[in-house]
Amino acid sequence: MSTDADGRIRSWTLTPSRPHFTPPAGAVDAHCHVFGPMAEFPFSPKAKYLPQDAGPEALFGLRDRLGFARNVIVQASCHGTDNSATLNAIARSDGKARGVAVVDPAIGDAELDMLHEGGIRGVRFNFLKRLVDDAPKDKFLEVAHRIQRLGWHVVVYFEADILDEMKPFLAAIPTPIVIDHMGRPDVAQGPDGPDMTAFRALLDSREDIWTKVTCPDRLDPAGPPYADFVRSVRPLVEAYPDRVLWGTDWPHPNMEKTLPDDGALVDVIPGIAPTETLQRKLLVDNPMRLYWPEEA
Ligand SMILES: O=C(O)/C=C(\CC(=O)C(=O)O)C(=O)O
Repeated sequence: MSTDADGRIRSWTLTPSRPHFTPPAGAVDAHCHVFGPMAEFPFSPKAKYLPQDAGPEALFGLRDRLGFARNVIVQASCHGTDNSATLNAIARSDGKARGVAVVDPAIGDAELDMLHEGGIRGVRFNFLKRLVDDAPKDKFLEVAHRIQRLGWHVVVYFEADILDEMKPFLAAIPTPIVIDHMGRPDVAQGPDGPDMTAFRALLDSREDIWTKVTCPDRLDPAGPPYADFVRSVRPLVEAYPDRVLWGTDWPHPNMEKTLPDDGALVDVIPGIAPTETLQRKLLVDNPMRLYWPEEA
């Protein structure tokens, strides 16, 4: 990572290695973000990190370079509840991007309709204390009820140590749920370790809990080829092939120590989804069902 004169960090590259793995036609990068550009879309005063600009052109350039067709852009915490940067990127995508918003719980129905019009198909509830000041479960539940009429889902981000305390909240959500990065298990424990076992029990508790099998760069400090991540995550993809999504996480918000190589991240895909059928479900069929249901 590098830091510019304003203290804005950059933890991504525009020129990752070319992956060896070729994604199937129509593949969706279902977890990525945009930052700014700040001059047009300032960061939130509550942002916990201040990144350099990583706007739509850069994201779409990466998409093409890696062999993907579409993006799902997730509102990052540095933009707070102002979804303008995400909506701007979707609007510039030629229909090739949709998004997940972060909303103020007091948001009105008219604004939710406007977000839907702009390509938003879900809301994200972030429980990471290092990223957000508070995560009011009662208010989040009200939001979850209010987005039901739009056919949206809820994306939840939490770490493995609070999975147990999250269970009643997750059980009360009336829409499909997507868990970011599998709730951040310790992949060094292996596929039958306590974190993965607890996470599978959560998936077994409801048929409409999906997960993103993402972020080897955050979960496996050994780096490429991310052997612990592959060993722990492949059985999950094989067991829940219709409920898994994949994404780059570009521009890798808030990564302070490493600069992930997106080519190496793409090359993890055949390790966790070893057959063409699994790869098609993970990269095309599943994200299309959730984000472009009218085409799926
Ligand atoms: O991008 C991710 O999924 C992970 C993030 C950043 C994030 O979630 C955010 O800023 O909203 C993290 O762990 O710092």
